[in-house]
Amino acid sequence: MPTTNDTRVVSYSPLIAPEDLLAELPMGPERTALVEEARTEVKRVLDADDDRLVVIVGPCSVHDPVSALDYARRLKAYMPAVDDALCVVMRVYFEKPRTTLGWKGLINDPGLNDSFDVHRGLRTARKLLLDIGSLGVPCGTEFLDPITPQYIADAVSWGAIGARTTESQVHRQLSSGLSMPVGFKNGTDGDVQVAVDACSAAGASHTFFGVDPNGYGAVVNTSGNPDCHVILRGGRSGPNFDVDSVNTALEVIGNAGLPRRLMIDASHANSGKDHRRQPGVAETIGAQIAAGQNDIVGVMLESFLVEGNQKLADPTDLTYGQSITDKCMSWEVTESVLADLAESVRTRRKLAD
Ligand SMILES: O=C[C@H](O)[C@H](O)COP(=O)(O)O
Ligand SMILES: C=C(OP(=O)(O)O)C(=O)O
Repeated sequence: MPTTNDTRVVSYSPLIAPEDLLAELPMGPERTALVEEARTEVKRVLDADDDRLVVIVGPCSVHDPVSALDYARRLKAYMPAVDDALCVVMRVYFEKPRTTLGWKGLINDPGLNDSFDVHRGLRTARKLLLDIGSLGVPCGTEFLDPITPQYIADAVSWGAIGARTTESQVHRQLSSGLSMPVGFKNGTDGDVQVAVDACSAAGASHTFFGVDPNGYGAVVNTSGNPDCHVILRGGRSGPNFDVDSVNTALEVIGNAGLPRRLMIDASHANSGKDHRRQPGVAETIGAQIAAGQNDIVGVMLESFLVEGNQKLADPTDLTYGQSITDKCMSWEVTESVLADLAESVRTRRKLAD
């Protein structure tokens, strides 16, 4: 029989129910306490109840859980040196929004070879979040697919919506129901208004379609997420981490009736995707903080064990600890950037005393 339905769908295959994966890889009380505490700490910084700086730091993407866990161990060992000034959350990104085509992240293709074993991807991602949580390191991630959060969000302390999806109603609705603070990137063209609009939209309650913990299609009703903020990441119009851009963005945020606060991404269009420029960007942000700028509440850094990036060709022949997406700072450089940011916060604190 001719049909007008699914003419371009090649196949469907069943997907594990979220509650089954959660039962297979449970959070347990200690990791739950860590996530609750980290979410509260981030919220306190966003609300200016804590004068520290949230720092989201880690690889552009996770492609190998072993090297990501290795990175988490180094971060954990370093955290005591800065935790009086920085509220550190590791970037643990499993979903990559692509400009056109490319590897879409560990959940979509954990084999890095177009085999798209999404069940292995979901298991590996959740297991890694649990392993990093067991070290006592809070995790942050980008939410891209609207169904994925059901499988991992309970282990996530901070969430991001990327520049390519900030304007999407689907992602704003999703964020309205997420249990953690969420940052919205400005658009790829540099438009900050879309991120401000996203915070307003996500702050409201919504009714939309999703899946429930059993994996059934469901009508989802949310209460709204008041813990959203803008992330300045630069754009085609240029970088936006300088004093003027920050002040302009804060004005737009204030005009929308939102709390005057923002995070700055030292990577992406703010560094021209050149990891060697991230320390300079962080230094400029640090100078604003040290001069008393209280509305910068967070910084994002792309960092891995080995600097730069590598092409994904043969997945069995990759440099350990080096990004297969955007270029990252090395761990050694990251340590000094974190130390400098912490010093800027301490200076700001002294000014306020
Ligand atoms: O952070 C990662 C990338 O900047 C983003 O996913 C877009 O990547 P692409 O332009 O290489 O597709
Ligand atoms: C994709 C990312 O950034 P952006 O959305 O700013 O391009 C990212 O932070 O990984």
